[in-house]
Amino acid sequence: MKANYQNDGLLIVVSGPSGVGKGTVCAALREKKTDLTYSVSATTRQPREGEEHGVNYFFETETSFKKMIQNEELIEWAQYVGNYYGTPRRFVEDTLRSGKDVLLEIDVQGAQQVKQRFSNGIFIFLLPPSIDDLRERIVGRGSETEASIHNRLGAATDEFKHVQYYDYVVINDRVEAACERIDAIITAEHCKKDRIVMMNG
Ligand SMILES: Nc1nc2c(ncn2[C@@H]2O[C@H](COP(=O)(O)OP(=O)(O)O)[C@@H](O)[C@H]2O)c(=O)[nH]1
Ligand SMILES: Nc1ncnc2c1ncn2[C@@H]1O[C@H](COP(=O)(O)OP(=O)(O)O)[C@@H](O)[C@H]1O
Repeated sequence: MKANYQNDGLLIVVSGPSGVGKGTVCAALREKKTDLTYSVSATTRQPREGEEHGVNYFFETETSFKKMIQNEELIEWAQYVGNYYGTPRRFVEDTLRSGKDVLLEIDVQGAQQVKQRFSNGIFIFLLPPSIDDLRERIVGRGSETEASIHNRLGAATDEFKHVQYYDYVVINDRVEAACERIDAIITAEHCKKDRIVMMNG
């Protein structure tokens, strides 16, 4: 799909290492900006306590996930710490075409694939104030085993190198501040788009 015909919504991609606060910041952003449509990802990982199918994720078996890949039902997919994650294509494309902005909260491998297909997307890299803060957040969340914490921190070191491919870096020092920065980016990008629409007459 060629993104950003003049009336299309903006595709906003928030990425960054596990535990940086993507879920927390995006939840605050969605509350603040109710006009933003969140894309629910598919995954093969087990649901955590309180997570619901179709709300947090579409929880799939490995077989059904692989079928989605084969049928090209995913814009992008990645394997992350032993599980598959992917973005359903139809929902994102239909929502953008209807003029609404779509928010993707995905890992850096997925963001890279989206960038190749949606060059006009807005790519935001969320950074922790420090690596110690990142470790504290992953441990503090209490959802991971010792091995999973180790793997996530190992993956983060590689993920930081991807910053160069992003349009913006946002430091998640305080949730509210990070949320305001992303809100400001979206506002600025809309102004940029309005300028293009005006110039094209
Ligand atoms: N590529 C890709 N990554 C995703 C998708 N959905 C979630 N992720 C990322 O997969 C990683 C692991 O997610 P999850 O198991 O929910 O753990 P958490 O984000 O660390 O709480 C995180 O970096 C998510 O942002 C998706 O659709 N595609
Ligand atoms: N700005 C912040 N300051 C302190 N703790 C935070 C902040 N943002 C998120 N957290 C905490 O860090 C942990 C990881 O956040 P989460 O949103 O699950 O990260 P991600 O989705 O990137 O894996 C959670 O316990 C969350 O409450």
